[in-house]
Amino acid sequence: MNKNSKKRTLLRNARALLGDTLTFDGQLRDVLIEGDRIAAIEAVGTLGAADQVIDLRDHLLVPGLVNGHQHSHEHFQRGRTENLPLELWMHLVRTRTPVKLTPRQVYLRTMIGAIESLRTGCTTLVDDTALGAAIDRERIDAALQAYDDVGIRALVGFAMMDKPIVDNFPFVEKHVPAALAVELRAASRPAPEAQLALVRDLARERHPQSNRVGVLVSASAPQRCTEPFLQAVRGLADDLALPVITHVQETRLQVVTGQLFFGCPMVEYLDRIGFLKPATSLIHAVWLNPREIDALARTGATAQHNPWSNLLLGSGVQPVRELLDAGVNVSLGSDGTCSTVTVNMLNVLGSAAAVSKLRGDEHTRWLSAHEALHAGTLAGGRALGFGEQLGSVRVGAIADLVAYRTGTVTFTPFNDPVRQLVYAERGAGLSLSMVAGKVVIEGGALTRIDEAALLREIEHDFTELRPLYAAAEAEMGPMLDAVEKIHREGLATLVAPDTYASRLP
Ligand SMILES: Nc1nc2[nH]cnc2c(=O)[nH]1
Repeated sequence: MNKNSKKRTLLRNARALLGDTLTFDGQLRDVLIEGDRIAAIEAVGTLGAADQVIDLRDHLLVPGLVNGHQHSHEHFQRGRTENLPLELWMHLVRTRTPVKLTPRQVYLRTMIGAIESLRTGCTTLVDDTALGAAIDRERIDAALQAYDDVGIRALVGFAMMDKPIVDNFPFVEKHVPAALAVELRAASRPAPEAQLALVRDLARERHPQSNRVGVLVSASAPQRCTEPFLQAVRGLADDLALPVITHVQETRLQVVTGQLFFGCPMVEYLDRIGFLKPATSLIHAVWLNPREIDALARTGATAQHNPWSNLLLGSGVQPVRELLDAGVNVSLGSDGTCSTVTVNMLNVLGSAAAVSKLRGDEHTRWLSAHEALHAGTLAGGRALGFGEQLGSVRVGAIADLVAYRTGTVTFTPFNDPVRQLVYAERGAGLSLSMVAGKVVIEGGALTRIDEAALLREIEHDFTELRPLYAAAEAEMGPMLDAVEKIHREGLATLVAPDTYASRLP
């Protein structure tokens, strides 16, 4: 290969879900990758020589999945909680005395999510990671390095906020003991300007349009930020042309919070302050009224569906059909492993299609496997500012592709590749993953890291870390008692939940 020419990889004998419509016609084709793009899709044997040839006979070639939302800081807490609603659960993730990790441990922790993602067909993830008490560049760089090394496409945000956590809730004066509230308000946290400067600095080297591992702008949630801070966050994203994410109206308590803090539901508030724009994802967006759905459609913002998280935290069911009917872009996310236990996006796709059938809608309005796959590919790319460039097997698109073996029980007999992928395949049959034209899984094995050695190192470190996590969680007792009361008061306060499209089944 000449130094200036782009590497050419030929995927031979591929049967693919093609184009923006994910169409399967059963034809064998050759797919040529040049650099980071799909250069040609032609009849077998008609494309010229390549630097690397991979035979995909008996495979299904599909676009890599886009996970619009995970939290790498949760990976060491995978499976530590169950049967807690969001507000209570979150206080076990955000302990008052966080476990201090070495940069190497941050690297390993980040790797866990990246490896599971790649192994389950995801090629792009958004990591909304927590800054903690102070901005620590060494640890942030360690997380970015993990994504650099493993080969996945990652957009990393820093869950920015400028309000103390205790003030993210209504009814605080009533339920949080005064001394505890004072202590929580006094806890150190990064200055708002420093948070914005961090993203600005990193974006110079790591803009996601030109870097496989990039940054995006994350405002943790409207109730966790002051209005001037949200305006500054929006301005930063506009200046740098970065995508934006924020958690919005995941629970019924958050609907009450919106009414008490802003005098209206939160999406209406975000619309009023000009926060809603294209490439802006409202994560969860479970509790939406029709005006909010219209606002999302009008502004081109994305509603990001996290069905598996919403199920495990008992948050509710996003009104996906109403959103799609209104023309809103709906993408998918897994959320973090402390609540969801897995970032497997195939599981998220299956959950999205399955849970839609529980909402009591007429069956023709249920979400199909095909619609779930669209949400987990092209719609995910659009939500992150890639337009139509990411999430399809099409000439000119970014070469983020995966292939599953079809000679497996999952695909036998081979009746409907999309339904069998979405409802049955969970990653065991994944044999190839390519990100930006580079092979990161081949023959089912990660090509760029020693996975077994990394996992051994994590288990070894965990002998020391496990009791530290248990101690940090145990310290949360008084705050959990207070939040339990806030949660119950929120449920009792919400007036007329039936006006929401997001009714529980
Ligand atoms: N599910 C969920 N996870 C989070 N992690 C940090 N903030 C949030 C949130 O608002 N919801």
